[in-house]
Amino acid sequence: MPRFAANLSMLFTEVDFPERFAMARAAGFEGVEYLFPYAYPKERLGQMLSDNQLTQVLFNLPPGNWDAGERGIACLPDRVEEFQAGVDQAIDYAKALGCRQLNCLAGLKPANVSDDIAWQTLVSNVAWAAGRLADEGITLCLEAINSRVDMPGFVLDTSGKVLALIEEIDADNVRLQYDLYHMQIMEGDLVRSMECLLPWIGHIQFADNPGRHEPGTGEINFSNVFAAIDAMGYDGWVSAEYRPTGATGDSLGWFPGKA
Ligand SMILES: O=C(O)C(=O)[C@@H](O)CO
Ligand SMILES: [Mg+2]
Repeated sequence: MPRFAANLSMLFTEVDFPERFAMARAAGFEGVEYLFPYAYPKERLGQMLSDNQLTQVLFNLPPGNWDAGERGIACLPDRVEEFQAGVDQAIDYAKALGCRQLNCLAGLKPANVSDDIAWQTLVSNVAWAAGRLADEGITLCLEAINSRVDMPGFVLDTSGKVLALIEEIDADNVRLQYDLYHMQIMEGDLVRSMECLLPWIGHIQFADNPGRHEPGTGEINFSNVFAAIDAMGYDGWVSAEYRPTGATGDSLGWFPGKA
């Protein structure tokens, strides 16, 4: 089976964030990810990881003002300085936590910015970030997020757009973050798509659709999809990024490592 990780921004939310590490470990996970580490000192997060023998799989670059609705600033021409400072902050945390992958949220395109300017800004920011991360041996992931349900206006909403960006940047450490939930909404044909995209996929996440809940609550045949991910030779992490319909422990029927 794939190497499964738990997304602590969505799983185990029945307890406060610091307690979720131990809950994940007790459930049988060896890797965790979450949206952002920046509200906590890196030393404290490092301690929670080591206390629970967990690997930090991934987190996101600073997204701008998340609470105000921003979903990344990489495509915003007037925020380049802030973007670059965010990359440096993320690298600082990643090095302290032993995290080898960071996700760059492309952002929502403002109405007063043209498609072309947003794209050129994204290309130049991602190229700059890739260079900084390469110096540290860190991979930069770019997630395609659905613009039909969850994030209208998100600039990178298809795997094709992410691949076009990866091609334009042409750096070995830039990879596609393939989230089965978003891709089921935007593209479908999940197994065949992953087989085609495999050389560019750096990270996989999942939730069922519709609802973004645990496997078995929607239309995706997860036992077949997980078997196919194994069969195609993907050896990265596969992170559970869903909202459990009840207690997290009761949502883990799909997880072979379940304690
Ligand atoms: O929403 C998702 O999907 C994610 O992976 C988050 O990291 C936010 O982009
Ligand atoms: Mg995701």
